[in-house]
Amino acid sequence: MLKAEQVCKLFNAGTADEKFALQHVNLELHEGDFVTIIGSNGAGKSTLMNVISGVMIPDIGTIRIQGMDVTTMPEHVRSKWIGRVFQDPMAGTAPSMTIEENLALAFARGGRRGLRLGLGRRRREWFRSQLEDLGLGLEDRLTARVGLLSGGERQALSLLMATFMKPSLLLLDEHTAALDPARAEMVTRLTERIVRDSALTTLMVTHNMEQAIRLGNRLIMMDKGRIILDIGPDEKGILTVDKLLREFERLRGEKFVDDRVVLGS
Ligand SMILES: Nc1ncnc2c1ncn2[C@@H]1O[C@H](COP(=O)(O)OP(=O)(O)OP(=O)(O)O)[C@@H](O)[C@H]1O
Repeated sequence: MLKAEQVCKLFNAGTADEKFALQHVNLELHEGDFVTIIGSNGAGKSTLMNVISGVMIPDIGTIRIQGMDVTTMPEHVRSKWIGRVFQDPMAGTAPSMTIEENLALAFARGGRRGLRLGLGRRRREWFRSQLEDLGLGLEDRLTARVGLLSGGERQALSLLMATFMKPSLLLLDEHTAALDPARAEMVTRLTERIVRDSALTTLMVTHNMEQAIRLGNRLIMMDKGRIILDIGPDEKGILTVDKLLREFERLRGEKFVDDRVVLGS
């Protein structure tokens, strides 16, 4: 499904600030994989998401999605196959537009008809039923401006917009990190349900170790631009936060340092 081979990304080459954000990263995701990614600050997690989504082009290496080489393909072209939800609830939606206009835009991005055609009666009914599934009452607020929604509601809407056209690949970039614990849990539960129901191939960055262990069928740990640990379903089933921290420290020979890490409850 997704195949990244020998991907390297170097920032500020030849200066005192030179930084290898990705160093020969190889990663293969199969159809329906749900992979969580953890790693200390500056490990390269966001850069990996950026080269996969097309925000950045790697210096070396290739990225393939469903066998197609997308390494240098612009982000807006790739967005047909990739859904992404960011940490910032403001990032995934247009605040001055209504809920239904935002949904129509997401619908159009999936390669279907444009915005003008996107708001007929049947389409509106379909949007309403999709919103109903979120369980937040947003189906009664189709014409409300998105800027008026709470952070949790916006993030739930972003998740819906990123997934309702069934992307080949879903990228979740710490999408619950900016929410309070109750809303983060609500968005996490929605994520689990949507990914499971649509069998979406998913890559999720999180600083919450308990969440990284609980969700998905595979867990990847990054450090200094490399994947240093790749844990499959069997091993993941018996993993604990404690074991994960010990494994990280064994591999790295030093303590896990992450300013924002959440160990879980
Ligand atoms: N646009 C950029 N210009 C220069 N350096 C960058 C840029 N983007 C990332 N870096 C550097 O590359 C390294 C990897 O950054 P990245 O944001 O991918 O890490 P991360 O694992 O997502 O970290 P965090 O968990 O702290 O968000 C860091 O040292 C970062 O400072």
